[in-house]
Amino acid sequence: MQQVVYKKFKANQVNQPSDKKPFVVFENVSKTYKSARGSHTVLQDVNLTVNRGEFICVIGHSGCGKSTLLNMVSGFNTPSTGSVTVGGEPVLKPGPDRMVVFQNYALLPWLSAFENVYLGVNEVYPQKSKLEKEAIVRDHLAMVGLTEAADKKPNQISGGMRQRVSIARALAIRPKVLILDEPFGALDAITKEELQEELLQIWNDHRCTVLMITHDIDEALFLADKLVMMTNGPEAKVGEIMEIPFSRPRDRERIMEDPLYYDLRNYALDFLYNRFAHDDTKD
Ligand SMILES: Nc1ncnc2c1ncn2[C@@H]1O[C@H](COP(=O)(O)OP(=O)(O)OP(=O)(O)O)[C@@H](O)[C@H]1O
Repeated sequence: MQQVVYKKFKANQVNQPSDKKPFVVFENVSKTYKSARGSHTVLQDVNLTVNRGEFICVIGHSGCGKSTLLNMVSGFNTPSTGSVTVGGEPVLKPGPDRMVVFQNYALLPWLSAFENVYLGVNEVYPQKSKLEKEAIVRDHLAMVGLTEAADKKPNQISGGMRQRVSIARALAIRPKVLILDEPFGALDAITKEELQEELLQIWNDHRCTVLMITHDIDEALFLADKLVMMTNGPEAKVGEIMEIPFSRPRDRERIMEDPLYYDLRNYALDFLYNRFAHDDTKD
C-alpha cells in the first residue's frame, strides 16, 4: 500500500522548507468588526507563512473570514491586532505589488479588454512611453489568448474571457503577490478547467506568490503547493495546512490516477464536513 506522504500541521504551526523564503507573513492576526449590534470577532490569532513564489489555496466554510484574511494582504482591510507583512514590510494600504482578481471580474464595462488592461499599466508605469505600455498590454492579452478580443467590451465576451481579462490586467503590472478570491466560482466546469491550466502555466512562467480562495477541493489539489484549511468562525483560525506533493508541471489526469489524490481529497473533505462541519441553520 502506498504510504501517505503529506504532512499535517497543527493549528498555528508554520511550515518553512529550508530552500524557500517566507514572504507573506500573518502573525497573531485577529479581526473584530464593530457594529451597532456589538462586536464580532471573525478571525482570532491567525498565524500563517507563505513562502516566496508559493501557490496556496485557502478553504473554509462560507463566512469564516477567508476574504477578510486575504484583504489584509491586498491592503483593503487591516488587522485589529497582529500584523501582516509582505517581503518584511507591513501592509499599510493597497499597492500594485499586490493585485486581486475577484469572482465578478470587476472590469469597467465602458472600456474594451485592451483599455481595461491599459488603465492599470498606465497608472503603474507613468515613465514608460505609450508604445511600451501598449506592448505590455498586447503581450498580456496574448498570454491569456485574447488577442482577437482586445477591442471587445466586457458585455461582448463570455464570462471565461472576462476572467482572462482580469487575470491579464492583474499580471500586466507584475505584482509580487496575486490574490485570487474565488476567481473561477462563476464559470462552467470546462471553462474553469481551461483557466486553471492557463493560470498554472502563467504562474510557472512568472512565479509570483499566489494566494487563492476556493470552495473547490479538486481545484486546490490541482493548483496549489499547500492547502490552508480554516476552522469555522467566529474566531476562525488556520486549522491545518496540507502539503500537496504532486510534482510540477501537473497533469490533471495523471494526478487523479494517483491514490494519494483521494487520500488528500478525503482528508480535506473530512476536515470540512466532519471535524469542522458547518451548521447552516445557525446563520
Ligand atoms: N466590513 C464588514 N463589516 C462587518 N462585518 C463584516 C465585514 N466584512 C465581512 N464581515 C463579516 O465577517 C464574516 C467573514 O466574512 P468574509 O467575507 O471574510 O468570509 P468568507 O469566508 O470570505 O465568506 P464567503 O466564503 O462566503 O465569501 C462574515 O460574517 C461577514 O458578514
